[in-house]
Amino acid sequence: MAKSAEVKLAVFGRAAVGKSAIVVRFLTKRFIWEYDPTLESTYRHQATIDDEAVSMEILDTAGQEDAIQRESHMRWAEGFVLVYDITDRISFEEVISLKNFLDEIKKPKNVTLILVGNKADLDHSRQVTTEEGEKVATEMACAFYECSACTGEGNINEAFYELCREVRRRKMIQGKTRRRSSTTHVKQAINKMLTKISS
Ligand SMILES: Nc1nc2c(ncn2[C@@H]2O[C@H](COP(=O)(O)OP(=O)(O)OP(=O)(O)O)[C@@H](O)[C@H]2O)c(=O)[nH]1
Repeated sequence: MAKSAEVKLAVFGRAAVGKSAIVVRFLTKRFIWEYDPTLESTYRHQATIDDEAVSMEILDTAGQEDAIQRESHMRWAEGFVLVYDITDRISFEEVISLKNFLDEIKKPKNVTLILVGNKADLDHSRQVTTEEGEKVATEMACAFYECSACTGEGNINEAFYELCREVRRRKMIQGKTRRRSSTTHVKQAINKMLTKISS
């Protein structure tokens, strides 16, 4: 197995959309009705994804955080889970604002995210259609999942794993580009020196 890679993820969304419930479901495979969010907000988790050990740090943000906290959390993370509640249209509108804010804080090319519509078990109270979720995810160029932290429907595990894969892919590409550009700089410096010596 390849050596362990670290991926920093943050979960964002309006208050009460089920951010903590999703993280807890992912980590424990269980639903905890009234999870006390004051207990912890950052979790460490090890998983094997595509035969590779991946160590995740997951930040469960508070829906009520102020702009300064939100900005520092956005700067810290490499991958984002944007969550809305399918029974709460305002929470859906909020993920669009969150994505715009993310693009301001980080360059869009550094924004790797997934969109998650939670509380799919409450279909009778649905305010956001699956098609609307899919459309916004296409506009954000990200994967879309509808799930229920409560019943476990939808693939929360796969959602987190896919986000990790995307973050790793992006880091690998950026690492290669950085290496290539530093090689180019060295070559340019050597050429300059040689030109100076020969003139
Ligand atoms: N029916 C249903 N209820 C859910 C689901 N996920 C979370 N809840 C409930 O929604 C409420 C809010 O869940 P939290 O996980 O605390 O939401 P949060 O987004 O972390 O909230 P903040 O920490 O306040 O931002 C709780 O009462 C949960 O039990 C779900 O998939 N289905």
